[in-house]
Amino acid sequence: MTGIASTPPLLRVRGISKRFGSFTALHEASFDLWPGEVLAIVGESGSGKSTLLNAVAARLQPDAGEVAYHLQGTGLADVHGLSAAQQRLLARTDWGFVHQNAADGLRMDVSAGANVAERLMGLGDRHYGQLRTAAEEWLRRVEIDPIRIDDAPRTFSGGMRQRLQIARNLVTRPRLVFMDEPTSSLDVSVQARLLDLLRALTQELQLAVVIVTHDLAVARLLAHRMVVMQRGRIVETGLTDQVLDDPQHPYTQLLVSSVLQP
Ligand SMILES: Nc1ncnc2c1ncn2[C@@H]1O[C@H](COP(=O)(O)OP(=O)(O)OP(=O)(O)O)[C@@H](O)[C@H]1O
Repeated sequence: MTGIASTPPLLRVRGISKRFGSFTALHEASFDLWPGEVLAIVGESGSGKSTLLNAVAARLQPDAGEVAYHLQGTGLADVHGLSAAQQRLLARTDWGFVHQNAADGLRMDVSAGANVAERLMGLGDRHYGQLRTAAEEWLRRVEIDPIRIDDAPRTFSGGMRQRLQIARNLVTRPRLVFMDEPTSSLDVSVQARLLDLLRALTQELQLAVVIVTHDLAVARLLAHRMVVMQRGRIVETGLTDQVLDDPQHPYTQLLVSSVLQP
């Protein structure tokens, strides 16, 4: 992580809000994210975590506020001011998005190899041998036996599907990956293995990550910093260990103490 004050942020979120009808799901959320930094968004169900993630990742148009991303070679650009084609290109190259439900992030009926190679093909890579080699390498990196390269993900276990989704996202070497509860649909032992893999990959690739989780243990394991949400607002933000060991806001204190109860 290079979160030093003089380094420009990779992502700068300022005052974003989102209403659904008369209901305010997100109220003036702001944070910065630096290259290589992992930021967890935590809070109870319905607190607005996914709404914040989707608004930052340009999957949802906020009603107010700005999301600026440091485009390579250009500098900070207003994400919601980009054209739809520019947003799509960003989402397919320099960004990744890992969904809670693997079926939302994979094509379940095409081969694992094609799932991984698709983003490279989208960038114009058409060399079959190179695509297959890249797919094999990424299957290996996410601990899937390359012998399964021609199998469709519907034949994979839940943990394998999530690892394949991660390979599909990382093959273009994005600088920023959004993750929405990537481990919560898995059982505990499978979760632990996936978390180890995520931690190793984020460190090795110096990935910046914004991860939504309701699980403080996931935040503790993966995140450098965290924001705590309650009823659509960020109520606390800070270094993960500081927030979890010495929570300042009463809601964070409640959240932390409820996990620590025997
Ligand atoms: N498309 C939508 N239309 C109407 N209301 C919505 C929509 N999306 C989210 N909401 C509402 O906004 C609030 C925040 O939802 P959000 O999914 O962001 O919460 P969350 O913290 O991610 O919850 P969970 O952990 O249960 O996924 C909820 O009350 C939800 O019902």
